[in-house]
Amino acid sequence: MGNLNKEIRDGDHPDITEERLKSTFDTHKMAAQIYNSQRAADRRNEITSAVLKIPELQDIKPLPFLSREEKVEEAARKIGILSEHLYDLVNVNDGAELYHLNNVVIGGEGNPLALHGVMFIPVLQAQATDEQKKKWLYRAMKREIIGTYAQTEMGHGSNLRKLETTATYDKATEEFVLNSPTTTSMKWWPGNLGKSTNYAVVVATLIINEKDYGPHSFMVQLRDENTHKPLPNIEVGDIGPKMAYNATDNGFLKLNHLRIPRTNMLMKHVKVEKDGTYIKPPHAKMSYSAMVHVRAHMNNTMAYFLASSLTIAVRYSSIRRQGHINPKEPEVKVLEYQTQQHRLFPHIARAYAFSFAGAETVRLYEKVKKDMESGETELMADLHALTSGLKSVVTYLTMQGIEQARQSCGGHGYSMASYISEIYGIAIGGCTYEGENMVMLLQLARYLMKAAKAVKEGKKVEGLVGYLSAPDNRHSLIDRTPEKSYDTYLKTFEHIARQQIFRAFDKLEKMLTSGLPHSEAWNKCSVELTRASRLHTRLFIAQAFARRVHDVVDFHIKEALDDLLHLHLNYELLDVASYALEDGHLCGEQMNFIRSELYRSLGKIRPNAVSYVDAWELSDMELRSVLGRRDGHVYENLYKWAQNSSLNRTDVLPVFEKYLKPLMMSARKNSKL
Ligand SMILES: CC(C)(COP(=O)(O)OP(=O)(O)OC[C@H]1O[C@@H](n2cnc3c(N)ncnc32)[C@H](O)[C@@H]1OP(=O)(O)O)[C@@H](O)C(=O)NCCC(=O)NCCSC(=O)CCCC(=O)O
Ligand SMILES: Cc1cc2nc3c(=O)[nH]c(=O)nc-3n(C[C@H](O)[C@H](O)[C@H](O)COP(=O)(O)OP(=O)(O)OC[C@H]3O[C@@H](n4cnc5c(N)ncnc54)[C@H](O)[C@@H]3O)c2cc1C
Repeated sequence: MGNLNKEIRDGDHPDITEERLKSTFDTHKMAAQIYNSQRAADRRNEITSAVLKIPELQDIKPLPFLSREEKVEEAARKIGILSEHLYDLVNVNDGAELYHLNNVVIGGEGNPLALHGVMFIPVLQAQATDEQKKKWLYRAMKREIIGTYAQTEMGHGSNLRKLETTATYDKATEEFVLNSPTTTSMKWWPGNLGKSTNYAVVVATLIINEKDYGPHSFMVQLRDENTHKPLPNIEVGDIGPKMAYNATDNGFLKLNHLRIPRTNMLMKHVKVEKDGTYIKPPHAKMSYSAMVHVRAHMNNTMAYFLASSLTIAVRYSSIRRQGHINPKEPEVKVLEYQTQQHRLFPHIARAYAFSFAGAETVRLYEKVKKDMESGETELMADLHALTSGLKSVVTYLTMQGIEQARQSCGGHGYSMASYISEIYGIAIGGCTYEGENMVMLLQLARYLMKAAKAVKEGKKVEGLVGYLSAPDNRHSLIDRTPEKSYDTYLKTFEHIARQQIFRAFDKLEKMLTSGLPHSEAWNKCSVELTRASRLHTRLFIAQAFARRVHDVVDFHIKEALDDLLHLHLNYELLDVASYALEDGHLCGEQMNFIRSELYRSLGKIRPNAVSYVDAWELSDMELRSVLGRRDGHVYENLYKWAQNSSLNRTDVLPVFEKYLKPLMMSARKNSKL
């Protein structure tokens, strides 16, 4: 039998090998849990190995040393080479394989086809008629054309109903006239709109006979297919550098009375007839499908970003020695400090939890997508509520986890050699894009308030909110039942979410009864409402984690996941415990129990810490981090990495003669006077 941790190699830093030898589970079998099948986990490694054999696909130098222009060019160069090898490397119909290939070869900073795959193709798949698919989708899939999703404007992103771009139907010519009437109506932010794409699905307010029908999707050709020059009546460009994600050309677009054929409106579910008759879709929000597509997949991308940062931080913490626990013994690995464990391990548990919650969400999404094809829309509201809450909670907690990972690496965490700051910058975009987090929490709150109302009216609610009408214990049974049971924890989470949902509901009702208009009352309750949404979502995440552990068959994997789940439940409960203390559901004694279980959990996780992150099987090529190197040889490589700095090309920089020398000379002259 070989080593359980599959990352062990000769020549690795002994401190990291020591960690890996302690593993109680097979890291590749754990990868099968993370990536949802053994086959998917195998394929990731096969793809990585194949990529490593193609020299042109390697980074020309560490990405932090490239300028923005070089980053854009480098990503495009790799896309070109990848296209030649694509069919040998991956199954192009498998989104997970494509995602992995992108992460290994190009990384998270973006590429000219980022939005093409993430939104342009999905929106055509969901909203184009068969005829339109023939015209654009198949060409897009073959990459004959490159597209994006242009919805957000300079003045409006969250409130879609106030988009200023208009698509006015002209019955005489059977065309739509697309227009950006003001500066604020310019499309602003769409990924790859600036320089890479030649087509876009543009979301504009549909006007027929002066009547406003709200946001609809239109196919617009932006650039000549051969020269790539913008077509007449179109102004398009890059919006400039961002916090991170700078290999992507997020762009602006101004349309000046641009005429497009009637048949360029995406009409699978909604129609405008030649004579201007409007035929409604089966569900008013069907055209929002591309956003729901991304939101449904965000749990997994966030889990990936979080796991990447933790892989870097935990590996580094196992070779970084500083200070003593026992003064008579050598300096310890910083991973021995309880504070370091407390800083990192709960986030490892979250990364796993997000991945498991993500798998359930994608399953529901696939079902709804299939239903929608046949006009069935019943589950759309559930999916919208679930994905709205998850995208908000998961992006926010990921942000916290990545920042803790950075701080846990001390000074070197602040260097781009750790690469954590880039991962952070890319990940936190998710708090904003696909619906600003507060806005999306309030969307979920609408759904929760409806459910609460139904319960108050004596109706039984089911599914994701079923717990609202389930019996509740006045006091939590944590520490009060003989057997160790997650059920008592989950029931406590249920209680907390239920109480907060009804608290927000009662507050809202009271204001409404006092005569306040609904929108004002809603605004005055909105902090309470977002709290309710967060607690509901965190309950779902904990439940999804428990469901997965329950389903695992392999004993050692189950045991290792069980340890993580135990940590998760205790840590998360402490984080939200004030809600349960408020109404006496938990008492001080139980809080002590939860805290001591948490500390016990940290000790239990400790020997497997490196293996838990290794199980994500993130190669050095995709991590792009000196601190996170698989072999643990950080210090000599930090020194090598710094040699890339262009400041080191000469011993004396021109600024010395220009500014520093005169400054020092004049200071010396003055001191002689
Ligand atoms: C906030 C909302 C959802 C509000 O929708 P609205 O139509 O303006 O408001 P309303 O008429 O009051 O409707 C609310 C009602 O519509 C329902 N609803 C909303 N969306 C959906 C859905 N997808 N499925 C099913 N139902 C949906 C809501 O549940 C509400 O229902 P209710 O009235 O409570 O029964 C919308 O404006 C919105 O989605 N805003 C966020 C904009 C956004 O996400 N933009 C993303 C741009 S693309 C991007 O960022 C790409 C980045 C990707 C990358 O770089 O990787
Ligand atoms: C990296 C990145 C990539 C992007 N890619 C694309 C893309 O490809 N295509 C595209 O079309 N767009 C894209 N966007 C735009 C993005 O979708 C929007 O920025 C996002 O939806 C937020 O909208 P906003 O900018 O209007 O924020 P605002 O709504 O102006 O938010 C500002 C503040 O107002 C608050 N607020 C707004 N409305 C409400 C409300 N009703 N209740 C309570 N609070 C509220 C928010 O919570 C926030 O605190 C991208 C953005 C980023 C950062």
